[in-house]
Amino acid sequence: MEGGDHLAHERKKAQFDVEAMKIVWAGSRHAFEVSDRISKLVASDPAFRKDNRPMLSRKELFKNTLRKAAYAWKRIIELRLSEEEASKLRFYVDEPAFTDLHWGMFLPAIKGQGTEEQQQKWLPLAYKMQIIGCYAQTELGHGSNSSKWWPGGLGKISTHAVVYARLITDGQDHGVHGFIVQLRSLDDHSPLPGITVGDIGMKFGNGAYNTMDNGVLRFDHVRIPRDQMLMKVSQVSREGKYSQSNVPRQLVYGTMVFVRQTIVADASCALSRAVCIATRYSAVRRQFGSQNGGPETQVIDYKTQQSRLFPLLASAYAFRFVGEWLKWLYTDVTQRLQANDFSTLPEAHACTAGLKSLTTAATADGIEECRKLCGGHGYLCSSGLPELFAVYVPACTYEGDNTVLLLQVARFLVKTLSQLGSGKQPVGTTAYMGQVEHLMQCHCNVQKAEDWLKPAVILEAFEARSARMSVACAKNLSKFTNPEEGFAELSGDLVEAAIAHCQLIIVSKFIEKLQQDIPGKGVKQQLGVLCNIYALFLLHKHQGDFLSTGCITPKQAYLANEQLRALYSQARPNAIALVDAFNYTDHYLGSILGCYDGNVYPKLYEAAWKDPLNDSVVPDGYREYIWPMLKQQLRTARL
Ligand SMILES: CC/C=C\C/C=C\C/C=C\C/C=C/C(=O)SCCNC(=O)CCNC(=O)[C@H](O)C(C)(C)COP(=O)(O)OP(=O)(O)OC[C@H]1O[C@@H](n2cnc3c(N)ncnc32)[C@H](O)[C@@H]1OP(=O)(O)O
Ligand SMILES: Cc1cc2nc3c(=O)[nH]c(=O)nc-3n(C[C@H](O)[C@H](O)[C@H](O)COP(=O)(O)OP(=O)(O)OC[C@H]3O[C@@H](n4cnc5c(N)ncnc54)[C@H](O)[C@@H]3O)c2cc1C
Repeated sequence: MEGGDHLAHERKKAQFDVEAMKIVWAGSRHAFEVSDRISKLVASDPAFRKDNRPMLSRKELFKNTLRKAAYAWKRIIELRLSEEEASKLRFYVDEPAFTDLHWGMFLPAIKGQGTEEQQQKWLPLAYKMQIIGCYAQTELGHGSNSSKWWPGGLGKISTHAVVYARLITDGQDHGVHGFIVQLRSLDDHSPLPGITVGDIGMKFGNGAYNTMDNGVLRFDHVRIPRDQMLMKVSQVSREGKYSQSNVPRQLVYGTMVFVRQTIVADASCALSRAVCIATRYSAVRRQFGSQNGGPETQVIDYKTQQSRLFPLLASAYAFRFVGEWLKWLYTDVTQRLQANDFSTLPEAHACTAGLKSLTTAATADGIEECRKLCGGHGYLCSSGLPELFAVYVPACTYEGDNTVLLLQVARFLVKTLSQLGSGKQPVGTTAYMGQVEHLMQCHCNVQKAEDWLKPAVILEAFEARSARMSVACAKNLSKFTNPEEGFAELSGDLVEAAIAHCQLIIVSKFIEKLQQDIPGKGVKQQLGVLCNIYALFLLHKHQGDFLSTGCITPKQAYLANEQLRALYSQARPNAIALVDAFNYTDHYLGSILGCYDGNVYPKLYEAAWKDPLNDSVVPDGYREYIWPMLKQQLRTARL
């Protein structure tokens, strides 16, 4: 079959209103319209071509990124795009660049930690891109105080940085503070006196994150004007006297709470993109299994393919909704901070850290699984999956290594439990800990597979598992005379307890989403199927936890798996429509395997001939290396 829509028969099977689902996925009709318009604008502009990235050398690649960033900025100005539209445009350009750190961390750091006066001075310059900034926290060796190492945008482009460094006044160390530092001349871009700055070198994958100039920075007797210390949290007077505002010191790390929240939303984008590719290709690809001379089986009909693919599809939706909720939580905590209410900051920190960890780990693994789900073709760059993986996988490390972040969540959980004794009632995502006595001894009353479809049953099982794992950690910790020693010794168990807590958050936010009014024929029902797949898949994967804590019986674990298989069958006819609801253009997907019309094989065949190796029939190097070898073999054969 040439041309046409090769997935049309799949699209006809959908049992829900895809257009309505697009609105749910985008978050609102307005968000959908902006995304739709801007993604098409980018896709139709040849200046944003990206299929040649894996073939370019680092220098060509980097220059190309600078060209795109400058062109994007020109279009933003010409079209008078709003901040929301401009950020969507950068998103759909789909190429990591210094601008990510400028808009995503430099500006938020000044907004969050600068005084009103500092904001008035620096923000207009940054908004007009008259200065370009990055965020310099990480060092080459921990606490080495020697070289900053890794900041994106630092290596070659940033003119300024927010640098995190120890503040010492009168010989007293006040800990880490943020400073705005000019790095390069605004006239000729040369580093200012005392500053050594450069790129740290090639990173994983061709193309991929190598469009970013992650950098190294050293200072030698560099003077930072006093008013360039970010002074919302603490101040140094003209006389050198240090003082602190009446706000928690942790606000110095506020930018990380903001960025981690955006990383959770981004996880749903990256995972949904990989899932869209793997789902469409799984419907196109046929292998064996034909009966009575009929067409061969679409690989998406194999139960093994479904049990690997559909939990990822469900996870993409789950991360979308938890990301939406996290955005709300962040807005809420920001408003409270402005009113000097700091009570929800520890929870916001724990939620953003934990969910960043969980969603990025699952997304990185999920992209790789999608590559395998596409068989051999998934390994071709033209599948879009190798580059997506290479770009995405550092999310497990940046903004805090995922294990380190889970340990922070564990500390928060242990603290929450320890405060129960003093009568402090936990709220928000830890409210369930208030029922710890019930959760320690409750029994799951699932008797048949369908009982696992009841939200209350699922929630109680996840709450009981999380509470029991945290309580077990707390009990074991209390056996140590030195709490820090205990924390280090039990860190493996603590990480698992933190994972259980974060999975509970994601499951409960999906269930809460379903309690909202969701318009559109069949939309809520499909989301219900996905929610149950997500929860029961986790339950199946972590059944060791649920069984060992006595939350469920082996029979109930068996029934959960039975229900899961039934849910896969329900999801199957809707699979293509569920990925169409992401509304991704072929440009954004960047994948022959995932193209909307499913016309995969002719496109793969055509693309192969565009590879530079196929520019000539006989390759460069043949005369030099192959021909003499062949001749040598001939002579040996004659002998
Ligand atoms: C729109 C966005 C677009 C683009 C950007 C997105 C992606 C671009 C790609 C990459 C950018 C990458 C940037 C970076 O990686 S920046 C560097 C980030 N580094 C880290 O995340 C390091 C991880 N470590 C930590 O976070 C540590 O907590 C920290 C180094 C901040 C402090 O360590 P320390 O040992 O001094 O203290 P802790 O014991 O950890 O904490 C003490 C206390 O403070 C609480 N805490 C910690 N962090 C926060 C926070 N962010 N907010 C609020 N509270 C925080 C912690 O819970 C402890 O509380 P308590 O137990 O009550 O004392
Ligand atoms: C692509 C990319 C972009 C980045 N961009 C920026 C940026 O713009 N600005 C910036 O400042 N930084 C940036 N970073 C740096 C990033 O924030 C750090 O790499 C990250 O915080 C992890 O720190 P680390 O590299 O020192 O890892 P380490 O801390 O050295 O981790 C190594 C191993 O040790 C384990 N470990 C470390 N501490 C503990 C502990 N306490 N308990 C148990 N295990 C532990 C970790 O789990 C990990 O397995 C970027 C990094 C990458 C990869």
